[in-house]
Amino acid sequence: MSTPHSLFRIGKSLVVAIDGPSGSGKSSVSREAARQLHAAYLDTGAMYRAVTWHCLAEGVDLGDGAAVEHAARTIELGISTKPDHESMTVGGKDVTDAIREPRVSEAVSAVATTLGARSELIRRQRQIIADSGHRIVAEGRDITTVVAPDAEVRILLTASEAARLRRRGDQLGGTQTEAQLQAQVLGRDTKDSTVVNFHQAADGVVTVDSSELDFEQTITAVLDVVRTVAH
Ligand SMILES: Nc1ncnc2c1ncn2[C@@H]1O[C@H](COP(=O)(O)OP(=O)(O)O)[C@@H](O)[C@H]1O
Ligand SMILES: Nc1ccn([C@H]2C[C@H](O)[C@@H](COP(=O)(O)OP(=O)(O)O)O2)c(=O)n1
Repeated sequence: MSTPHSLFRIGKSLVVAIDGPSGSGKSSVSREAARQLHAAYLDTGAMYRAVTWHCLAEGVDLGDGAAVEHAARTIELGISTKPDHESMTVGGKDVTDAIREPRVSEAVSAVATTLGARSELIRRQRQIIADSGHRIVAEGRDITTVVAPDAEVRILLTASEAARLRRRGDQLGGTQTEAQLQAQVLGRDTKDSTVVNFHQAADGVVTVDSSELDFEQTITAVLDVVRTVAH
């Protein structure tokens, strides 16, 4: 029987693409939405971070586009798509926590702005979406526009600069100065914006502004869009 909630049925194909700037809530909101939708979850930013971690560990010059592209093409990346199990490996080494360190956050835009590395990661991301049986919530900066423009649901998750800085500061346990947070959140977005637009919604993409919403309200808003947009 078809019910208003039939989209939540396990196994039905449903790709939900979510983009937005740093600290808007993409990862945490997408992970919880995936749980509630019984879908896989893909954090594409973790893949850019993993390539960055590898380059820092191996002394690959992040200013050398060919070397960064070569790294992206050749490293073995293992990413969990289970919403309840966060895991990232590079060449079998567990880097789940290491890729979140500020030194990676500060360097990751060099990988994100290397077009050859992007095309390789986009290829891998499309494969992961296919491997999920097209039942996945995938989030990043270019999922609604480049990686999965044909997704059933496409959302731009935004929040004011003040909210994003406050959330990232709280998330990092108050360890970062205001200047460090500005560099990690706003400075990084400025650099990343040179290769991909995640500030304005493309045609057909629904904007959810979480500035005045708490976490639960944001989940509700996202799932309401899923119910409304997907058929
Ligand atoms: N609507 C919200 N209200 C308050 N805090 C939120 C909200 N959405 C996310 N957060 C918190 O903000 C922090 C940053 O969220 P995160 O999902 O890492 O953002 P992004 O992936 O966009 O960088 C996390 O600690 C998260 O729990
Ligand atoms: N689809 C994507 C995902 C992330 N990126 C880039 C942009 C970011 O600087 C880095 C890290 O992304 P991540 O989502 O982990 O960053 P935040 O948690 O939002 O701060 O990767 C991208 O260019 N395209």
